[in-house]
Amino acid sequence: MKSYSLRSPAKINLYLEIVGDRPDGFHELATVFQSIDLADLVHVRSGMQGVIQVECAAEGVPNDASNLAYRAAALMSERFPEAFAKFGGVAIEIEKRIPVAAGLAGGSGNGAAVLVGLDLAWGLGLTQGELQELAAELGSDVPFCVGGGTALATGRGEVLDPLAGVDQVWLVLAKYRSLGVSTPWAYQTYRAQFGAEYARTPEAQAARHTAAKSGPLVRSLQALAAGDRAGLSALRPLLRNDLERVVLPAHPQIAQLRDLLDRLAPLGAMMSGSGPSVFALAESASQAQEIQAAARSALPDPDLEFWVTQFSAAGIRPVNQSV
Ligand SMILES: C[C@](O)(CO)[C@H](O)COP(=O)(O)OP(=O)(O)OC[C@H]1O[C@@H](n2ccc(N)nc2=O)[C@H](O)[C@@H]1O
Ligand SMILES: Nc1ncnc2c1ncn2[C@@H]1O[C@H](COP(=O)(O)OP(=O)(O)OP(=O)(O)O)[C@@H](O)[C@H]1O
Repeated sequence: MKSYSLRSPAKINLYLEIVGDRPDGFHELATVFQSIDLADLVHVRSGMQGVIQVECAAEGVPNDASNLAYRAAALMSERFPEAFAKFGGVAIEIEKRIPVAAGLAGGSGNGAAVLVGLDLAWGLGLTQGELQELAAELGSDVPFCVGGGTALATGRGEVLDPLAGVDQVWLVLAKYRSLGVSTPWAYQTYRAQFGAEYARTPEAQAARHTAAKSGPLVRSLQALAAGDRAGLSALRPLLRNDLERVVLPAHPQIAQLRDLLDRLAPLGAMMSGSGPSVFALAESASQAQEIQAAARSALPDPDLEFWVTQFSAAGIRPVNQSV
């Protein structure tokens, strides 16, 4: 019976431009993903009498076939039925540290962890590209979660251009515990309100992709990755998240939190993904702690949670194995 424990890190979006519509009903994006050092632990064990089981004690996480970790195991069992039969089923246990439904790709990361865990447990030797193709069948954020680090993504978010890993950047994450934002709602509302701005032709969409790929944010991140700390202070005006245009007016609490963090953080603040998490960038751990303390005293609400963490170059990583 083989068992793997994998770290499944959260992501933030430093940039999220909605470029246009897609024939599949999704949106064409240009986005910059960044892994952070806040991670779930996913235990994947084969040898469970031909069934898939998932267990997670965290509130709001389903323990049935709708869990992304379960869906990942089901996908692997369909694609590799001989391995599934040989090793006899999959048991998954998730230790949740990433806040749920937060815009941090927690579930997506868990799905990616199960793909990587079963590849190892079943000795399949899949390439990163093959794992990312399977990941794309589970969700738009899942392919990035496989490799993590820093990447520019286009398509639905599944076409990845990895960038050099950036580290030594800290952040404060903040989220109202009881607030959730539906990702389909955010995209549908955006289409209804701002669809007239979409790039209509493939050429116009490609031009926006190229502009993002060679734009100032990617250049600043590359400078930072090469050790030029001046790139850090350049980031503030370059952060972008188009989904803020619909989520912030609908949720004044998130708008207030985002504005407060943006005032407190010299490097700026932004909502991640479809929210409701907001992040503020910081030059050092101590600056991040100061921002967190100031935000806590300005908004003393027990429903508001904070984390101080940093950028990470790591994707899904096994931390333990037993045979
Ligand atoms: C907001 C982000 O987290 C930013 O990284 C992602 O774009 C969403 O990624 P995700 O949660 O993995 O999304 P999926 O599970 O693939 O899709 C959820 C829903 O979001 C919408 N969606 C998602 C991605 C995309 N490029 N266009 C979309 O319109 C679709 O309505 C879809 O039904
Ligand atoms: N393994 C999982 N962990 C957390 N949520 C899960 C998981 N599997 C399915 N879900 C469902 O997915 C919903 C979104 O949770 P998740 O934590 O992945 O949100 P998110 O960070 O906004 O994701 P993304 O950024 O990929 O859209 C939850 O409300 C939950 O019902």
